[in-house]
Order: sequence, then structure tokens, then C-alpha cells
Amino acid sequence: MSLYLCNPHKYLCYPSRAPSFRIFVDHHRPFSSAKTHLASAQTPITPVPRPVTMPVLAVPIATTTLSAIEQSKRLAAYTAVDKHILPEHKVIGIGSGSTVPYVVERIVAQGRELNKDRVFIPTGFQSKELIVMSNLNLGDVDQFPIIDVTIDGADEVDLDLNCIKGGGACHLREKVLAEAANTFIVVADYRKNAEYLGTNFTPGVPVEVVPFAYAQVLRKLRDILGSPNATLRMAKAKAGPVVTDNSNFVIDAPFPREIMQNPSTILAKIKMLTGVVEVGLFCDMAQAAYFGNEDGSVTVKRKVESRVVEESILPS
Ligand SMILES: O=C[C@H](O)[C@H](O)[C@H](O)COP(=O)(O)O
Repeated sequence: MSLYLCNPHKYLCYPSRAPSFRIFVDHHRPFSSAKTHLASAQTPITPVPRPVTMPVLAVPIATTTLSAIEQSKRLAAYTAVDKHILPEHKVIGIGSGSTVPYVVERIVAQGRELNKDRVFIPTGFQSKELIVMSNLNLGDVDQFPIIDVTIDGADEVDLDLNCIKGGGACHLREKVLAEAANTFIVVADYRKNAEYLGTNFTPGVPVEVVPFAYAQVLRKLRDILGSPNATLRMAKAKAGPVVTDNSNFVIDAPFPREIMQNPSTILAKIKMLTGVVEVGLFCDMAQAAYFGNEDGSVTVKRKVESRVVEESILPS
């Protein structure tokens, strides 16, 4: 079998290893409806032009002087890519948020030769655009259900590497890609490195719900599960609620410290509410978290035989 990944900008097709038929990956369809086309080995390769001309390699990172927080995000992202995105890794999950553009920037810097045989799986609209605009090969998790490494941001990470995610409402796809990955790595600035979840990130646990069930889920979160201030997340520049990439709503449910000390317990309870699609608590999923610090060092927390060890990488 040959895998041909059509590059949307240069219209090149890259063959993979096993010969017998070709799979064409159409970069221009929304990833949710991406289709794989089978063709005989003799079929000519037909490029699919992007309907709108977009700049190549336009990873949206400010070129002006970076703030301390942005530098910390970049430091974490660069260090994690250097340690975990190795030449043998061919299927790579790309998370969402403001730290992830630095991940993509560092991957692009590994060079065309390494990246031409790789496929990158997005966790949402933002990361799909990042991948396409960086001239990397786009795939989806239904085509590549086993991912070598997924790197993603987090809203907060606790002592045991449990995470709150979903501040950008991407946690459903993010969790699927984290689960699909042999290695799931988190990158963040120093503000996200906490003892308990909910310490600095106070809006609460993001809960994706199907729209028609939101009122019932909200009521149960408030009255039964102990989050009296749970609220439906409202959009900033649109009247009405935030609508996710999967056409759902998001409830933010803050819980008191005693509940957040056992995130997997509350995760299971929320997940059992009918109408809940996914919960932004990632328990026991990350193998390592990289936190960029203001002094230029990186704090690394990683799992070693089910224990979490912490080390510091000092600025060179
Ligand atoms: O839904 C959004 C994601 O979970 C993000 O990865 C998370 O919000 C962290 O984003 P940032 O890197 O911007 O802090």
C-alpha cells in the first residue's frame, strides 16, 4: 500500500512504504469530513488547489519582542519538541491554544526532509490551520488512530500530571488525540504548574455538552455534583453561547479544593451525566509536562514507573 499525502501548497505527493494502492488525503476538506480516496497505482495524481490563496508558513506568532509569558511558552514548546519529536516519529498530534504555535514552529525548523514523510493530526480548527499554513501534511485521527506523539497545551497541571484542558473549548478532540498517542506531552508556561487543579485556573472544569441537554446538565452540576457556580460559557464577540468545533456547548464548573484533589473521581461523575460529551479533566494521561520559567529554565515533570519526578533544565 502506498500512502500519498497531497501537499496543498506545492501539490506534491509523498509516497509511504508499503506498495499496492494509494490513499489521497484531501487537505481542503474540513477535517471532520476528511475522506480517504483509494485509487489504482496507475491513476494520475490530481492536485486539489486550496480555494483561497493563503500565505505559506504563516504560523501566527508575533515577531515583536515576546513578553516573559510568551518566552516561557516558547521555551517549554521548543524543549518538548527537541526531546520528544524524533526522526522516527511519523504521526504527530498537534494540540490547541496559544502555546502550540511554538510547537509547530519548532517542528517546522526540523526541516522539510524530516517533515515530508510525517502526517500531523489537529485537535481543532486552529491547529488544522496551523498545520496547513505551515506546509505540513494534514491527516485525521480516523485515518491514523495510532499517533506516535501528541503535544498539547494545558490550562493547569497538578502534582500528578493531571490536567485541566478546554479553556479554548477543544478538549474533546484533544482527549481523543491524547488517548491515541503512544506519548502525550504537555507544554505550558510557569503559571500552569500547580499543586492542585483549580489553583490558578479558576473558571472551572470545562464540560462539553450537547446543546439541548445543557440546562439539565447545568442543574445537576450545581445541585448534585457540588458546583453551585457552574455556568454556560458565553461567546465574546457573538450573542449567545460558545459553540465548539463539534457544534456543542461548554459549561464551566468550578469545584472546591477538596473535590479537585481527586480529579479522577469528579471526572467519572461528570462523565456519567447524560448529555455530557467530554470533560476537560485529563487524568493519568500525560507522560511529561514542560513548564517554561521566567528565568529561562524549564521545569520538567515526568512519569517514571507511575511516580512523577521533577527536574530542572537550566538555561544554557
Ligand atoms: O481548549 C483548549 C486547550 O485545552 C488548550 O490547550 C488550553 O486551553 C491551553 O491553552 P494555552 O496554551 O493558550 O494556555
